[in-house]
Amino acid sequence: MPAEIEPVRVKICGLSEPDTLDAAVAAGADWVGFVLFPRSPRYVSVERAAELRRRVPDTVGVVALLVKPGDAEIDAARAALPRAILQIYDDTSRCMAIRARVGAPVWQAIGVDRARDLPVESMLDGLVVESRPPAGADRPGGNGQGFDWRITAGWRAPAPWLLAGGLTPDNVAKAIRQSGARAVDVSSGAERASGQKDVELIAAFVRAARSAS
Ligand SMILES: O=C(O)c1ccccc1N[C@@H]1O[C@H](COP(=O)(O)O)[C@@H](O)[C@H]1O
Repeated sequence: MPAEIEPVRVKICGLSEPDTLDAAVAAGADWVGFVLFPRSPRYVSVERAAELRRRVPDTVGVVALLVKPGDAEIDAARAALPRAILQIYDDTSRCMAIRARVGAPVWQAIGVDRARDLPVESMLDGLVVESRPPAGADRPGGNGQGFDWRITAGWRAPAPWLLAGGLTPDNVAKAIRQSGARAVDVSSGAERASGQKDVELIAAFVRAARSAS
């Protein structure tokens, strides 16, 4: 009997409104993400994130995205989103220190543009592999920019990982096939304008990702 192939898992990030959050859950997203980084067009305060997360059933993971956070920021995020995975933009030692301090799962976001940027070891719970930000960008992710997905095809990933950066309903199936990813993450590609998620694009993204399984 051939082993069953698990469907590709999907994270919809940067949700900030109840209707699009509900649409992500209804479409079958595995994780929903809240951006706690003030310079992002998807920024939500911890108070708003706490309110929104009440709409998320226990079967769907919650991800809190933080950029170079201090301990106070981490504590505020944990208080607002107690069962959240922390998606952190910082170096490995800081990610490990956060994990040790709070005991929550930590995903490290890693910007890549060639195979040698891919880590060969990691003690973290997950890696979000995405493009490096364009020159002059004021945020390290969420820029709608992709990279050559073929670079991850032969990679022996040291931890579970998600492919991110520039994914859309139109390109995600190809990205999955070329990269070998079994989990994908989208923000800009499910928006009709910067920071404005769209219920149709969210549903189309989840459908397209699953069709590549
Ligand atoms: O979404 C943001 O604004 C953001 C801000 C700071 C760091 C990361 C951010 N988003 C994450 O970036 C990737 C790729 O996003 P996109 O699909 O290319 O827009 C994804 O993990 C987002 O969660």
